[in-house]
Amino acid sequence: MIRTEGLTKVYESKSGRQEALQDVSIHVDKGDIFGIIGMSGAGKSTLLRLIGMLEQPTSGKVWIQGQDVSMLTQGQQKEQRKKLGIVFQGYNLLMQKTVRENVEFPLRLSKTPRTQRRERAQELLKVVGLGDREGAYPAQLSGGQKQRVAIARALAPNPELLLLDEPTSALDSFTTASILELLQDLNKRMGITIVIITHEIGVVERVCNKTAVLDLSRVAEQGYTSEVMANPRAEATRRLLGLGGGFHG
Ligand SMILES: Nc1ncnc2c1ncn2[C@@H]1O[C@H](COP(=O)(O)OP(=O)(O)OP(=O)(O)O)[C@@H](O)[C@H]1O
Repeated sequence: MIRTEGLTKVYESKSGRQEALQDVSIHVDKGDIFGIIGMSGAGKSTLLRLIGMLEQPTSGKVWIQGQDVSMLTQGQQKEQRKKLGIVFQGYNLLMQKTVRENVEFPLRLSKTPRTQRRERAQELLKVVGLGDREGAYPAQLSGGQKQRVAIARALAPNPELLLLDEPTSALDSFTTASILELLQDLNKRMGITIVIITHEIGVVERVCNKTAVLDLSRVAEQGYTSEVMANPRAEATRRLLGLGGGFHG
């Protein structure tokens, strides 16, 4: 479904050279809930942006459904991007629009007829448990409800792959559990492949069948979550699990 090979991203600026990602190779299969976990600054969001074709790598490759995306023109990348639903940190909702209008938004952009997009938005709001809040504005919602709207909006174009950047970092433990349940349900019922970026070990332990641990821009280890957690080989994983190992840097 997604494969990256030797993915490297270097940012050059006046203040110097920043290697955000170095030689990252991961493999996500169809149907996975794949966790990318690491401390702040490890390179998680950069990896998500490269997979989402929002930025180009300095070197290395990304394949989505067997397609090397670096070989695509900008227009083709745009088409390919429609197969991805991306949920950014901070929800990015349109505050002047209602919940339903927010979910309809990507369908407006793709010129879906009005009745159809309204029906799709209503159906998705039911799926995420907000069927009764379609007329509300984002400011009237809790953090967990905003996250549900952002997920419904990402699902509107019917993507096969959902990428989420820190979907629960701003939420309390009860709301986190309900969002994770929703993601599991979407994965099971709709067969959507999910990639979750997080710094919370509990999130990967709870829902991710596979995990890649990022540390200092590199993959420290990856594999089935149960195996990685039961037998952590990398110091970064041990640290995330609270098993000691100390800080570096
Ligand atoms: N546009 C950019 N220009 C320069 N440096 C950047 C840019 N984006 C990210 N970086 C740097 O690359 C490194 C990785 O950043 P990234 O945001 O991918 O980490 P992260 O693991 O997602 O962190 P966090 O959990 O804090 O969001 C950091 O050192 C960051 O400062």
